[in-house]
Amino acid sequence: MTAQDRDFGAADQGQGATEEPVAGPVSRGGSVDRAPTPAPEGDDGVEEALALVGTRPAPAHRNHDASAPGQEAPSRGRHRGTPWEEARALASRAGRAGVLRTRRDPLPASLGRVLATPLIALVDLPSFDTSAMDGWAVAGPGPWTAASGGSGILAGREGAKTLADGAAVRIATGARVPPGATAVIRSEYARSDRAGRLHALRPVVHGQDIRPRGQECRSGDQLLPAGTLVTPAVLGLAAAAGCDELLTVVRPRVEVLVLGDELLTEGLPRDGLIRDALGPMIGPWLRAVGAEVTGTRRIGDDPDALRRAVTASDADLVITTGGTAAGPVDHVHPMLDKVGAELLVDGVAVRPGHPMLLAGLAPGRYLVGLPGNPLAAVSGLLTLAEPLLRQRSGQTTPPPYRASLRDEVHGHPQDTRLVPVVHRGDRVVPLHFSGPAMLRGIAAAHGLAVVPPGGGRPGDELEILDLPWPPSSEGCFT
Ligand SMILES: Nc1nc2c(c(=O)[nH]1)N[C@H]1C(S)=C(S)[C@@H](COP(=O)(O)OP(=O)(O)OC[C@H]3O[C@@H](n4cnc5c(N)ncnc54)[C@H](O)[C@@H]3O)O[C@H]1N2
Ligand code: MOO
Repeated sequence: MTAQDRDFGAADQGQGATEEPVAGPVSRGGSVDRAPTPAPEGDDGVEEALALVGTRPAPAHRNHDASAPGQEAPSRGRHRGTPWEEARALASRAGRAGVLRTRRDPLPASLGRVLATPLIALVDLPSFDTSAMDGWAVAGPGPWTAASGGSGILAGREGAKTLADGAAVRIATGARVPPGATAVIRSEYARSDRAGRLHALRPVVHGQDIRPRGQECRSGDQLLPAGTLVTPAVLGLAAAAGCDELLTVVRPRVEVLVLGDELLTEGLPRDGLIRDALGPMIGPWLRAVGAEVTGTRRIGDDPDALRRAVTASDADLVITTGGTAAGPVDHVHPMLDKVGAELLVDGVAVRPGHPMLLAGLAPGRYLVGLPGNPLAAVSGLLTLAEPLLRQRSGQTTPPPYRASLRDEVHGHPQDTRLVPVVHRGDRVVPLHFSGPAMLRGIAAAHGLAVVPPGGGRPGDELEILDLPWPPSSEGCFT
């Protein structure tokens, strides 16, 4: 098994969830300087987000100004961040940079990776004219003289002799149809008379119940394009088509660094400490989008430990959680500055998650900074990490799809919003509990609706970001 470098161009929501729309009128337009209306958290976070408008960190597409921990760079607070679509496109482009590693493995080991080259049939399928039923192979019009005795032609046996016109021979499903045979008659539609002659009980059509050689494909046909995810069905098709091994793209290696001194890894939240919700979530989520997660490490709010972890990492992508804003212990920007990283995206015009960032660490190596608020981290994962990893793991990008809103949903005045939704019939329903610090909505969701500035009204068609697992995915993670 060698790794080689290669150039390679509405189901159940769960208990307690609510599918009521976000309450309140659709906000369209409006000034960013407007004083926010206080709202209970758990409404939808728009008010919370509005309060933060105009406090953006440093501009996108520029190296971040050096600043000591706790000090804001002079440019922070004015820039609105990279538009959401542009941020995704940038992340996607970053994922396309460089060379993809590929490996050739036996079929079972290829499951879950992505085809590096098209799947080509090595044989015709079927590779011989095959009986589709248990019954009789017959030649020409009946009645036929039936060969007596024996079990006839069985699957997997040597080819039978040519069938003379007017003759019939027993044949099993999957057996090779003898030369000269013009049809197969199912056993239940045939009757033998005392003289040993076979009669059809229904009209016989030429070629009936024979699967002709090459019906599914010819040797050399492309069965699937490069970029296809190797599912159990792909393994089956590859085997049927004669393949023993597949060339797939090596999963990009990702290391997750969870920041924050306030995080507990077990037990009940207490004394201002909270449970780490991102450590258990980000790694499996990244695996589901095609990454190999080399580890999830908790490194507190120690700037030196953060710098050491980032410089020592050999991952294709380092993901940090928390510490992206400009608080006293938000060390991500200063660390990136110290290690000479290039900020490609520094804040995105999306809610939640606007402080998310993408930086280049070295050619082909990147860091995605996810904000600490859990739903904001999901937003960063879908906006920056997923498009990058999709490219880096050789996956084709599915065309965006849109669905019609059942209920009204708030918009942000200027920014895109990502709102957890469930499918109900041919519509999507925005979920409650979609504040930046909440996971209750997304845990019950089927996807996220991309809500343009100004919001959406019933019947509006919105782009939907799917979650990387089916709505009912029991057993999918084990
Ligand atoms: N003055 C400003 N303050 C903040 C702004 C701003 O623009 N100006 N943005 C806010 C937004 S929006 C977000 S999102 C957060 C992003 O903050 P950080 O990325 O620096 O994250 P932290 O401050 O470390 O944490 C934020 C929040 O999330 C909790 N957290 C962190 N990690 C985890 C975890 N693993 N599991 C569960 N919860 C976690 C943390 O305790 C905080 O409550 O900044 C706002 N502030
Ligand atoms: O409002 Mo912050 O971007 O997401 O949590």
